[in-house]
Amino acid sequence: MASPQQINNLQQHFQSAVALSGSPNAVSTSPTQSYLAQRINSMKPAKPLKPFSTGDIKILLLENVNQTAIEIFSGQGYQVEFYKSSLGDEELIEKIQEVHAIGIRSKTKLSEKILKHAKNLVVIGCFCIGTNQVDLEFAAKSGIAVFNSPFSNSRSVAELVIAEIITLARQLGDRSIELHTGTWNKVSAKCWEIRGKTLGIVGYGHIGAQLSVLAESMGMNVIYYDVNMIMSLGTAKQVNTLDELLGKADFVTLHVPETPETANLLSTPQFAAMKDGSYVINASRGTVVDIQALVEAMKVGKIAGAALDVYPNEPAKNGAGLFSNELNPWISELTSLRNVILTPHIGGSTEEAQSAIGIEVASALVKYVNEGSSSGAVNFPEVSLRALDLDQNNSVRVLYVHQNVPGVLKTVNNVLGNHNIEKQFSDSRGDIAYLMADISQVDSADIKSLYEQLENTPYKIVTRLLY
Ligand SMILES: NC(=O)c1ccc[n+]([C@@H]2O[C@H](COP(=O)([O-])OP(=O)(O)OC[C@H]3O[C@@H](n4cnc5c(N)ncnc54)[C@H](O)[C@@H]3O)[C@@H](O)[C@H]2O)c1
Ligand SMILES: O=C(O)[C@H](O)COP(=O)(O)O
Repeated sequence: MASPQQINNLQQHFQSAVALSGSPNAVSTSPTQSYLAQRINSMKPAKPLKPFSTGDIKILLLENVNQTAIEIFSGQGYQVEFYKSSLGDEELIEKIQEVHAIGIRSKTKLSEKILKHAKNLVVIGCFCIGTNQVDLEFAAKSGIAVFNSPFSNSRSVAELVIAEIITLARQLGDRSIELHTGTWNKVSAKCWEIRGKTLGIVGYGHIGAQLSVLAESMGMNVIYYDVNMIMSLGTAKQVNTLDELLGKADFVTLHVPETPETANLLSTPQFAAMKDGSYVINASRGTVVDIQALVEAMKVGKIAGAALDVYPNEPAKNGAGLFSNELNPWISELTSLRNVILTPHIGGSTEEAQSAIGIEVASALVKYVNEGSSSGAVNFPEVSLRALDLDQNNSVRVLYVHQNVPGVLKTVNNVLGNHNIEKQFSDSRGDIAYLMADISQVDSADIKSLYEQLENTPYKIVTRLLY
């Protein structure tokens, strides 16, 4: 049976979880008796920085996010709703209104149109590298932190590209299709070793650099183009312009993010600048290559082969007939060409990558929800303080996201100054700023008023109290 102190703690925990919703009215909501009884029966001793009832946290996981993540969230007691595919806009809007956290991969578009319905959302986890599918600025302005996994699938992508370089050079795709359909076609014409050939890497970041090392170990010469000056690995050489790379490379492979600058980075003029009989590989984003222009360059024999893993309009789930002509008008011409490898966005789809991403992103989300730490966030100032023992000295951790304008900290510290401020840290990024403060000597009766005072400060975006 729970002691009165435990019941008191539980009520505080419940309020704190409600305070997470960001709604000032919600703080005064009292828990139902049945809810209390249920929670008390399952209550475990409070751990530091597990201040609210984690059982109240709802997380929506889409796109078959790895089991490792589900285990981490379930281990925290969060309510996990899991889907293998992404959701249509209508269903997504309905579900996102409820949840405190959402986990997605590259398909789910979290645009302003969707995010403006996310009234309780505090954090988004992209269980992948790319974050172009999320309106990062709108999320930040709404006080929603976004995390990703910056490199857990880099090796998987680099290995896929190595496989594709050899597959294209030896026309393996065509030979395999021929034999599957009963034709023995033993040829050596226009089949090459990759030793001594030049690989041109566009975008020398995590994936590009990893690929550089692998390609060089197989005897390729590596050149790369990047908008930034980047230290080369091995004997790879950075070139000054994309055109220079295109004129020298036998294989051109793209590893840049989706940005306005990378849209159609390879189009008609760039294919014309490439060596005759060279090859193109795109495992970055579908918008980076003008596929119709690629088709034309292949039809005239300028480009001898291509491997595409990503497309401008990708289906939201697995199945036949989803990769339609309507969305991808070049598809029938592309599939009729020889030496074209088409894969369904599987660059990062290995057991190793997915389980590592699951652990990495889920851990970041838990740290943000439970402790407020935004280390590693892609759209937020990175703020973190060492763990706080909430059971000591009536401590409260204040998490306060606000517009980055002069005078806010003065106002906030006027409120916090009524208590003992043990430590605080604040940082800004663009238009938003994030303050974390640990205060002690806070009477539990004062917590509601503390929350309301912070909520009523001008320029506030989101207030959370952990206690
Ligand atoms: N196919 C897949 O499954 C898969 C898996 C992982 C990542 N990706 C895609 O690959 C991209 C690259 O991943 P990464 O981890 O190497 O990213 P990264 O951020 O480590 O590296 C990207 C590099 O591109 C450079 N760059 C940016 N704009 C450029 C431009 N206009 N021209 C030349 N260089 C430019 C950057 O300076 C950076 O060095 C991701 O953004 C993601 O979209 C796809
Ligand atoms: O951005 C990424 O990491 C890749 O594009 C992989 O995306 P996925 O997790 O949706 O396969």
